[in-house]
Amino acid sequence: MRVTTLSSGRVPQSPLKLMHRVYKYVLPGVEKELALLRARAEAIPDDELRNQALSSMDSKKFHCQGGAVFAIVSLEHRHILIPLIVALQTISDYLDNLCDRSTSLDPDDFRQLHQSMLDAVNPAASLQDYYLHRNENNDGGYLHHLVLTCQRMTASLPSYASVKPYVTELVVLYSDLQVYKHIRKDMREPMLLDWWEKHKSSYPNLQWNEFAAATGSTLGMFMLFLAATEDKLSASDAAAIKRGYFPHVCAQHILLDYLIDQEEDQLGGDLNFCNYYENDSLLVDRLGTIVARAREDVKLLPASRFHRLIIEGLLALYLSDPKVRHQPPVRGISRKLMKNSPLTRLFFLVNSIWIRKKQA
Ligand SMILES: CC(C)=CCC/C(C)=C/CC/C(C)=C/CC/C(C)=C/CC/C(C)=C/CC/C(C)=C/CC/C(C)=C/COP(=O)(O)OP(=O)(O)O
Repeated sequence: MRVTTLSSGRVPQSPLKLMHRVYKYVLPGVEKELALLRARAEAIPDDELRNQALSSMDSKKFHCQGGAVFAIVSLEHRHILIPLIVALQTISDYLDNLCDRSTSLDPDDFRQLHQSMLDAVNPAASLQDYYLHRNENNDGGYLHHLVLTCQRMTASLPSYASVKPYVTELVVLYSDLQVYKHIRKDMREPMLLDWWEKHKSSYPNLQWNEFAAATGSTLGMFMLFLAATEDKLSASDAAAIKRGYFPHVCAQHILLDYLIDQEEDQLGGDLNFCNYYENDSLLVDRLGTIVARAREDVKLLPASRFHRLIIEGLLALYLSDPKVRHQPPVRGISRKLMKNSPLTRLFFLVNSIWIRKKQA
């Protein structure tokens, strides 16, 4: 693969250098973008849409902070990457809230809302009425603004044409998941299983719940945005980068997300992809296997050490979440997963705790 931006010489490969750039560029950059978006969210005329936009921003800020870590690799493009990652992640978190709190359970509504994400990654797409199938629709142009921001930013990435088909593929999978996960409760699992039937031949190492989890991650999209900062990225390089992240890095990411949400989901009667193992020991084994496969996959990418840092960072970020401490079974699983942690992971763990404390 001839990729210069991502070549080992330029990519921060040490955890210290990575964290230095996170503190110096990523956290302030994300703060600035979110402050601008918050001002727009506060001006949303419809009460329900405004509340959901603000609450997703408040409770899921770490999604943008973590996602924007990819911008440290190409600092000269951070003025594109940070607004792009923050805007796309904000769309996904806002829509997740709208689907979660929706009373309609209408697949057409969820599909149309997520059309905004598809349009966001297609600079040539025309804006649509994404609220077509719901009563609340007056967001004062908030969702259109987010879509237009993504379109403007993707259009200025030098090799966006090469990565676009793969970004689109991941967004389609993400949207499918969000539709099937939010429809009528008794239909969720059958629809997800039906969907898996169409994809399982491509992922022989995964179980259906692990594939579904992988599709819920935005990391593959963000990594492809980073790759598109390269001057002449080929379509085959873009395909290899997608394969480096999807399915295993993405599955690791979202299984960790579900792991720490187990109690919450149990109380809400929500589907949780970590609940499809006979016991906790099998869950730990599968997570361990998926992390090991993720490590193997990223070895094939340029500057693989950076991607190893992302894998360690994910474990540190999620397993240091305060939710872990308050759930004894999850605490036990986390201890097992953290056994023999390398220093890098512990370093990220301390930093994650520190960042959360500073923000509390
Ligand atoms: C503390 C902090 C913010 C630290 C970040 C900075 C840091 C320490 C960096 C160094 C370590 C490092 C390299 C970490 C990796 C960071 C990283 C890449 C994080 C990823 C963040 C990210 C993009 C999160 C998005 C997650 C996502 C897409 C979640 C949605 C998944 C999904 C479909 C959920 C299902 O929703 P539902 O069941 O409805 O549940 P909820 O509504 O409760 O979510």
